[in-house]
Amino acid sequence: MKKVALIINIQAGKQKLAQELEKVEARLGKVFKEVTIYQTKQEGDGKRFVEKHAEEVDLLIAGGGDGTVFEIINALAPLKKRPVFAILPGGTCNDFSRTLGISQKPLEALEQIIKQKRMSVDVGKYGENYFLNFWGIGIISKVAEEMDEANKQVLGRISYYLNTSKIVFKNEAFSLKLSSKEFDFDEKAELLVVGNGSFLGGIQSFFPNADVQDGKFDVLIVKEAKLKYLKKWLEAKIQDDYPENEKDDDIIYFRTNRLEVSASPEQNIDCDGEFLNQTPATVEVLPKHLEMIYGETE
Ligand SMILES: Nc1ncnc2c1ncn2[C@@H]1O[C@H](COP(=O)(O)OP(=O)(O)OP(=O)(O)O)[C@@H](O)[C@H]1O
Repeated sequence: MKKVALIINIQAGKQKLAQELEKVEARLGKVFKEVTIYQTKQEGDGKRFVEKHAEEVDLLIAGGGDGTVFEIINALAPLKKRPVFAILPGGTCNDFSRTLGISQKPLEALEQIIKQKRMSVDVGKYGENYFLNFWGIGIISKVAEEMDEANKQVLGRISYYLNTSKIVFKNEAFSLKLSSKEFDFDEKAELLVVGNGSFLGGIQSFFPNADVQDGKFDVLIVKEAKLKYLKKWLEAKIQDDYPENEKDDDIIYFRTNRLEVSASPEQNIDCDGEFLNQTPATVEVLPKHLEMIYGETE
């Protein structure tokens, strides 16, 4: 690979990448022939850079948190010619980088990126939006909606779960209609999570064994959110306890590559931690749509 572009949001995650920027720049300059470093100043900058320049480079690196990665993959996924993509983690959770075994220490992650181990990964799509980690309605969207920014900065990912526990006790069920090849549902529910990656909120929750190359989502419907499920999510046991085809009264787990979802009242959609719009929605897998750099685990 010759041409590399790094889009970096140095404000992400309490400026985690800012102090390493010089080292990152020097190291990339040593290894690759042509390196462009682009620092974003505000939301939308990353998207514009991708639309203008991504097709010209061999490797595109997103440096920042999940918000930055989300913006960049949403500009990257619709392109015809997509460069290899890598994440230099710089936020609080960095969920997909964790799924790919990328170190959370920026300079270690950079060395993994330089090694260029690649794999093709599935990407989630609904409407014109793309996601790597998850798509969800119900409790999951309320967690993000009610997340106190000050709390998030201080407590990081723990605040995500503190918030979840608050919400489990006051969540209201909604009517959920879901159809897929594998499973249909038409009842009250409190949570629907459609997962691609295995990390959510910085830990391996909901779907610890998710496979990002299988062309399928892991889907979880929780009819009634109880504290025991929160404990399971924290212990990342859901998938083990509820394998395919085994149905529990309150919790349903299955896998599919496409599902249609509607809800009453309409529900806010949380997609990789971002709010975009409301149900109804069709969510589908784009199998092995992005070639990404992963970190080898010992
Ligand atoms: N220089 C910048 N200053 C402020 N906001 C930026 C800048 N560059 C990009 N953004 C926008 O800031 C938003 C949040 O970025 P990001 O998620 O990467 O950081 P974070 O919120 O600190 O990380 P995390 O979500 O993991 O906590 C994104 O929507 C991104 O487009």
